[in-house]
This record gives sequence, structure tokens and C-alpha cells, in this order.
Amino acid sequence: MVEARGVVKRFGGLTAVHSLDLTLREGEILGLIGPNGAGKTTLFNLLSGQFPPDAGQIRLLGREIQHLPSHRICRLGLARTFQVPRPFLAMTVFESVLVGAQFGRRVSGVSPSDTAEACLSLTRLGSRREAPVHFLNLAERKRLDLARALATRPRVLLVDEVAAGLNPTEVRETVGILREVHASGIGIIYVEHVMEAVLDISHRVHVLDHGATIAIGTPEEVTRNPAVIEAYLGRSAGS
Ligand SMILES: Nc1ncnc2c1ncn2[C@@H]1O[C@H](COP(=O)(O)OP(=O)(O)OP(=O)(O)O)[C@@H](O)[C@H]1O
Repeated sequence: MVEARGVVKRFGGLTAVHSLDLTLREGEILGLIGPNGAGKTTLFNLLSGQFPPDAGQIRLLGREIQHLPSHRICRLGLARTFQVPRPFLAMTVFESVLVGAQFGRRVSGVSPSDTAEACLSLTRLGSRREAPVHFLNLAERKRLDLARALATRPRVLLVDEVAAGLNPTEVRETVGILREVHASGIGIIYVEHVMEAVLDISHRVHVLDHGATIAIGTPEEVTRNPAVIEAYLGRSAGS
């Protein structure tokens, strides 16, 4: 569904992403992990068109997108959530999701309002639909960010740290929602530091360190990989 080949991104003298290859297979949940500064968010910014790569090719559903702006990429079927959700605080929850539904891919016979309602229901925010966004707690804001991205009717969803800062019950609920999203046919690339969430739900895990791939495999394979233990799990276990 997504194919990145030889992707490079530099910020001045720093190469944040080094000639990276990444594949999201049809209907897959791909975990994307790595220590702080590994390049995960930069890669999401490249895939979603926040800025173009300095080199390399990115394909979404077979089409080259590396030079398209984010609104075009969104309409082609790729949506993302943000590490720090940025909803419109003055709007109600429903209005905020409706903006996503009006902005995204249109499907004949389904109104933006119906789409927004379905996304609120999926993210367990139906009872909060009339609440102003600034009334929501962190877990609800994270779910709202997910609802807004889903309202654009993506085929591929980039999820950035939706479990960060949540308690174990909220993490389980979020993982349950992501499973439902996946069951509806959406491919997911999931960046997460909360290991129990990302290892639980991912079919494969792609591990980055210093902007380069250090391992790709099943959750079991990558957690046994010495390079991963050294670069990431070892450091977080020790910290
Ligand atoms: N806009 C920017 N300008 C300059 N440097 C940047 C910019 N964005 C990211 N970087 C640098 O690129 C590298 C990769 O950062 P990135 O945020 O992609 O890592 P990450 O894996 O998402 O980290 P984290 O897990 O902490 O979110 C870091 O060294 C970071 O300081």
C-alpha cells in the first residue's frame, strides 16, 4: 500500500533519514519503532507530504507521491494522526470531525455528516459529540485526532503515539479501536513508544536508529534481535 525507496531527508548538516526503504503490505499493521530521534516522525512527515524528501521515491497505492502536497496525498487515501494532537479548540467534537469528513475522500451516497458520526462511534466519542474540544481529556483528544483522520476515509492511516501518556485501561481501549480500524480494511503504520501496544498489534515491526533501518520482522523476531536490544529496548529498559 506504501512503498518508500531510497528516501533521504536532511536538516542542514543532519541527515535525519538515510536512504530508507519501507513497505506497508496490503491490509497490514506495520509497527515503526526506534529510540528518540531515530527519524520516525520525520518519515511520517515525508509519507504524508508535510515536506518532500531530498532524494528517493514514495508510492501510495501504486502512485508516486513524493512531490505532492499533503492535501493531495490525503485525497489519494493517506491520513495521519499527530504526536501532539492539534484539534480546533473552539469547535465541538462533532464539528471537528466533520471538518475531516468534508476535507477527505468523498464516497457517493455517504454524507460527510454520516461519516463523522460513524467515526465518533468507532472512537467511543459519541456521547461527547456536543462537547467543546477543550473540555476533552488527553485520552479523548487522542481518540478525537484518530476520528478526524478516519473521517477523511483513508486507505492507509499513519498513527503517531496514540498510546503515549495513557493509563493501561486507556491503552487497551486504543489498541481495540486500532484493531477495528484494521478490520475495516485500512492499512496502518504505527509509531509508538508504548511497547505493549505496538508489539501486541503489529504484524511486522520496522526498527529505525539514527535514520536507518536496523531490523524488520515479526514482533518476536525484532525483540530477540541483538541490534534492537542494544539500540532501543536495552536503552529504554536501562532508563
Ligand atoms: N524540522 C526539523 N529541523 C531540524 N531537525 C529536525 C527537524 N525535525 C526533526 N529533526 C531532527 O531529525 C532527527 C529525527 O527526529 P524525529 O523527530 O523524526 O525522530 P523520532 O524518531 O520521531 O523521535 P521521537 O521518538 O523522540 O519522536 C532528530 O535528530 C531531530 O532533532
